[in-house]
Parts: sequence; structure tokens; C-alpha cells
Amino acid sequence: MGYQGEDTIFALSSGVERAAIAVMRVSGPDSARILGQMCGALPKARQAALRKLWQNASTQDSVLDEALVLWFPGPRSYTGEDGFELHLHAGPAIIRAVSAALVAHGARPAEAGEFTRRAFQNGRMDLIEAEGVADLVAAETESQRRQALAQADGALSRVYTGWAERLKQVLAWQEALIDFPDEDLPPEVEDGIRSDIAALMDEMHHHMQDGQKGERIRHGMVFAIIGPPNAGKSSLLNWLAQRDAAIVSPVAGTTRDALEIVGTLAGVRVTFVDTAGLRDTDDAIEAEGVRRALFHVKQADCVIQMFPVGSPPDSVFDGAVLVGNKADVGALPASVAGCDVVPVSLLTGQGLPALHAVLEQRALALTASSSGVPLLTRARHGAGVRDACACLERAMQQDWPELRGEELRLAMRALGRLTGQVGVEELLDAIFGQFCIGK
Ligand SMILES: Nc1nc2c(ncn2[C@@H]2O[C@H](COP(=O)(O)OP(=O)(O)OP(=O)(O)O)[C@@H](O)[C@H]2O)c(=O)[nH]1
Ligand SMILES: [K+]
Ligand SMILES: [Mg+2]
Repeated sequence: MGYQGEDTIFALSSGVERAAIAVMRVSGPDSARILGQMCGALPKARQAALRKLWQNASTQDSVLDEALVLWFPGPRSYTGEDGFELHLHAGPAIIRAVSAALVAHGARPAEAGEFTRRAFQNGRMDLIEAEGVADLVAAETESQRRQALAQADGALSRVYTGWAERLKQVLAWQEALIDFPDEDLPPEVEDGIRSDIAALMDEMHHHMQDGQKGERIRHGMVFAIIGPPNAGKSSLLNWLAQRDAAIVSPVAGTTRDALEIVGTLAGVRVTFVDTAGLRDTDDAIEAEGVRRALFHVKQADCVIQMFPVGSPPDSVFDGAVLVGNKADVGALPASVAGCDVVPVSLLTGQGLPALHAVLEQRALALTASSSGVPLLTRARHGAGVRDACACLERAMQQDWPELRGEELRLAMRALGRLTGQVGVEELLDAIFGQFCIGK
């Protein structure tokens, strides 16, 4: 038998909004006893059975609900422990009564992430996969769903365990050098070690450079719309939002506070920020708006720089999508300062599908893996890979075989911490505390 939590825990595992059915999930050593006390003889393992639920089945005292009951004996369960699920009618009074009965029989409410934590401690999944489960529950967009599903399924874990396996090989060669210093080991051994380490470092560097992309998918990106007053920035925001989110008027300096709306581009969550028109001004409030606009430019993953016909900008922000507006009233240049202009008219709608396609391409480029390797999705992963890489760098500079071996071992430890194979006890509270109750 694997890890058993001391307590038997329960939680409502379906959403909290009004629904027809509520799923109560129970896990722990007393599961069989408690289920027996509530519904009599246990149903067949992993097969749904319709049962009356009682406060006490043996005396047929107080029927609580009629429910679908699923019995999951360990270790082939989500947590690896004995557990069961009750699919209840979702009335709040039923949920309260069943919860009270579970407590009366000795179970206690689960803490956030406790089911998945037990699954991890029972070896049902590693830490990276557990984090994928948390992301899956929180996924709102297509790209978040795809990324979390792959991670929960072990795609990212396989990258890290693959690196750890290769390091183990390198370490074996390194130990041969330590154990047989006087033998005539061929010089290829030393060369092989160095080139293997170099190849690993190369892959780690690529992975770290892609690091922001996975986090962009998880958290979403920010696209800031900036430009001079009356360029049509708020008009563009409204078109992206498909509603009148921002005030549009012919008065220059209409927008003061930055205004954010959330949408998606190519399945990626994007927050669009409309900002105050950039210009020198004596108006203190407008000046504060300009200061905030420039702040948003710094924070943004992508800048949409707008200008109206007749007023091309002197300079273009680094990496900006440059949009020329009001194509209906005059001609726009094909490019400004070496940057292509996307010509549009928010008034007539001309050029807007093409602009949308450009923005989608940008969203994809900012989130696509450049190496084909799954993206790292959390700062924790970035820090772990960085640690491993730093050890390898020191290993490369080491001439003493023993010291190089030590650095290789430390690099393996850093990778082991990522998947939860070594020394993570102190991390677990932080990681699983971010889960919702019932997962
Ligand atoms: N002719 C024409 N007018 C436009 C177009 N797009 C916007 N406008 C008008 O230009 C004026 C300014 O538009 P806004 O969207 O408020 O411009 P803004 O950049 O947000 O302006 P500030 O918030 O003041 O910086 C409004 O009167 C719009 O109706 C366009 O494509 N063609
Ligand atoms: K305006
Ligand atoms: Mg505006």
C-alpha cells in the first residue's frame, strides 16, 4: 500500500454555481467504512450505482438523498487511496446534510489541493503534472487548455526527466574517470563528457529563452494601444471589444485613465489597454495619463502604435505593430522608420480584418515554442532549470574530476526538485495551496 493520509477527507468537487448535480469526493483510509455506513453494501469498484444515502444505513435512519455512488478502491484511484464519489442532487440543503453526515462518520473537509497532493505523494503524478492539473482547472482559453493538458499528461515532465537521465549517463562516465585515474581511458571519454554537457546546456538555454512564452499563455498577454491624441485608439479598443467600452470623441485628450478589456487572439488570452494620447501638456491630469500610458508601454508584451493620416510618428517603439488610421480621409505611407504600416479606417472598417490577422500572428509568435520542446510555464520551473544550468556551467570550468562530478550531481538535484523527486517537502504547501478545494 502506498501513502495513506491519516484522515479521510471530503470536498464538493463540482462547481459552486447552481447546477443539477453536485459531486462530493471522498478519499482516505476510512472510505470503505463511511460509504458502507451511508449506503449499505459497497457497489462494484469503479461502476456507478444508484443508491439511497442514509445518515445511518444499518438502521435506515434519515434518508439524505438518492445518488449515483462510485467506489474507487486504492491504489487505482485519483489519489491512490481508497475513495468514493457521490453524485448528489445539487440542492444546498442536500449538500449540507451529506457534509454533516460525512463529518459525523469521521471525515473532515479537505484543504486546497489536498486530493492532488495525496496523488503526488502516492506517485500517481509528479509535481509538474500536478501543476498541470491546477492549470487545467483554471484554463479559460484554448491555448491554456492545450498547454495544461499536455503538462498534466507529462509532456513537460518528460523533458526534465529526459535531461536528468542524460546527466546520469554523463555522471557515470565522470565517475569512471574518478575511479580509474591511472587506467588508460581513451581521451574520447573526456571529450564525450564535455560535449554532452554542452548539448544539455544548449537545450536548457533554449528552454529558458522560451520561458516567458509559457507564462504568457498561462497568465495572458498585454497589448497596449498608444499614439497621439485623436489617433483613434479608443475606437480601436471598442472594435476589439465589440462594444462601446471607451469614450470616443473628437476632443483631443478624451482618454485619461488607461482602460483595459480582456479578449482572445488566436486562442491566447489578451488584455488590450487603451491609453491617453501621448503629447506635451500643461494639464496635470492629462500629464498623469501620459505618464501611465508610457508605463503600460513598458509592461506590454506588444505595443500597437497608432497614428492618424497626416501625422506619422517620428520614431517607432521597438517591436510595435504600427497602425495608420483614418485611411478614409487620405493616403497613408507604406512604412515609417523602416516599419510597415497597417492601414485601416475604424470609421469604414477598411483594413480591420488584415489588422486582426497581424495581431493574431503576433500573439502566436509570442507564445510558440521555438524549439518544439514544451514551454516552461512557471517561474519555479525557470528557476530550477537556471540552477541546473549554472551547475553545468561550473562543471565545464572544473578540471578536478571529483568537483566536476559534484556539480553534475547538484544539477541532477535541481532537475529532481522540479518534478518533485527530491527535497521538495518545504515547497509542497506553497504549490498545493494554490489549488482550489476539491482538487
Ligand atoms: N474619419 C475618421 N474618423 C475616425 C476614424 N477613427 C476614429 N475617428 C474619429 O476620430 C476621433 C478620435 O477618436 P478616438 O477613438 O477618441 O481617438 P483616441 O486616439 O482615443 O483619442 P484620445 O483618447 O483623445 O487620445 C473621433 O471623433 C472618432 O470618431 C477613422 O477611421 N476615420
Ligand atoms: K479623442
Ligand atoms: Mg481615447
